[in-house]
Amino acid sequence: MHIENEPSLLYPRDEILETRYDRNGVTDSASATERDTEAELEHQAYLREQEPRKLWDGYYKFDLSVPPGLPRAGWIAGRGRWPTDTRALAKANPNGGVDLLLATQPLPRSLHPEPHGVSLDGRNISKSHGALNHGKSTIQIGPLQYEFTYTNRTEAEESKFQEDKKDYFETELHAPSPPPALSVTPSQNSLQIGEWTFSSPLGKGVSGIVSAASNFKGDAVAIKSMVRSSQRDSRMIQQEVEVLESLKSLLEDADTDRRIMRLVEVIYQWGSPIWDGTRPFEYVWILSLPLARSTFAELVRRDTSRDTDCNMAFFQQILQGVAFLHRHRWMHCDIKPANLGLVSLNPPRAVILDLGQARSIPNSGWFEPYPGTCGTIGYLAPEMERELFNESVDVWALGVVGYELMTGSHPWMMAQNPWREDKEQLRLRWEDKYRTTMRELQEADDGTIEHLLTQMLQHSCGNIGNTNQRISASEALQHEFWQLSTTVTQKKRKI
Ligand SMILES: Nc1ncnc2c1ncn2[C@@H]1O[C@H](COP(=O)(O)OP(=O)(O)OP(=O)(O)O)[C@@H](O)[C@H]1O
Repeated sequence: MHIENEPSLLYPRDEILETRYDRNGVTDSASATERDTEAELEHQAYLREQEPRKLWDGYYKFDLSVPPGLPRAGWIAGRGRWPTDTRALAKANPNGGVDLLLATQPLPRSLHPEPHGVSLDGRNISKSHGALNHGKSTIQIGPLQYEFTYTNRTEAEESKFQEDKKDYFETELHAPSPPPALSVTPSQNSLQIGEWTFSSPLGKGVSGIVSAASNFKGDAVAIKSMVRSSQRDSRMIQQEVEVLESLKSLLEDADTDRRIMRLVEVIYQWGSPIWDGTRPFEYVWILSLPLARSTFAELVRRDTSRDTDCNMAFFQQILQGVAFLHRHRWMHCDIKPANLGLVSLNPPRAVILDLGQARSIPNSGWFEPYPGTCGTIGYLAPEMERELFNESVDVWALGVVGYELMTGSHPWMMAQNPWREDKEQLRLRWEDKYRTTMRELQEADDGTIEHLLTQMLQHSCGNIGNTNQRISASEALQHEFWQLSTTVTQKKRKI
């Protein structure tokens, strides 16, 4: 390959080949005296197409070391109908030649001038776009065929590539680089399920591994891979699927702000939702939207240069999601940083993930304690395993997350659950930590986040605090803090 001065045009390595198409079977019957009919014009165009022409043979390399001349447009292979200045790009001449344009974003329809038809792996994408999400893809443009292949990179090459990509996004596209796990680039031996190609795993929980996956249109989803190898696994998976299905229509109709993940599809490895036990194990894949770029766990881990306004915007959105669930008589039951996703940083968009443990609230409004069946140590409200409890356990858990967002550390993390019968010593230590934390928070004025958190972290166990005083999610959204913080943000913006 050699590269000339214009970096957007990558010329092939090999010599230009002169090729003559086979003209057999084409009859040159048009008479010079006849008027040009539409059919004849078409025929002449066809004959022109059959003229000897120069074909490029060789390969093109798309690489960050050779960035495109017009970064917003993307990489170009071919003679290039695309001029190098943006205004002219809009008026691109559709007959200037055949190119392959690897755009960084879908092109507007008016910029799809290819008259011959374009297909990707046999699918017509002339009027749309396609994602190169297989290790190898075939791109057909009229009579030309390209084979697109991803290079396998070593670990060192991969980390260099990720660094270069970050620089490229920041300097050329003025946007944050998408995290590697969200890239549609397939990993080596990527798994393909239906139309979805898996990329790298995003997170792991007790019940499954969640990966990003994309289809040929470039749509991205989260896929949770779960294995069932017993009736018990099968029941647990089925329970999660039923909850997600019940919430799906509710969310589609009502959750206009999209604060909660939603089910897209469930794929059973052998097609049946019923486990018949004839195979040693089977996969079940749960597809959901949106795909989060990271979670609150990362937000909490960030150093002290935390962007408080942004963190509070995320926190408020999650509170809205929780209030939505409670209004529709659902309780999440496992609120914690790893289950709260960040979809976008600017504008901030957060989403509640993992509804696997969500429960619908009974008419009585109360749940019986059933130790060890839901929630995560560190986020369990004290009453949860000892007394009748209600959906306000979500508010407690979110209060703990709010404290972590604010300070970067957990107020009372313990390896074991201090609320079990035999954990008296642990419980005393917990109560100590709780009192210290609350005293610290109560020093702040009304209308501050600290004040809001003290109201979210009320409880009645051990005669300290009072669950009845715990604020509900919708009351928390009305807290003075939000009014004041909006004013502060607006003032900041004006400056
Ligand atoms: N839509 C998504 N986008 C990005 N990451 C996700 C998404 N859904 C889940 N994850 C990540 O995958 C992790 C595991 O997913 P999930 O919580 O659904 O599994 P789980 O087995 O139920 O976990 P747990 O152990 O918390 O019960 C999450 O904690 C989160 O970090």
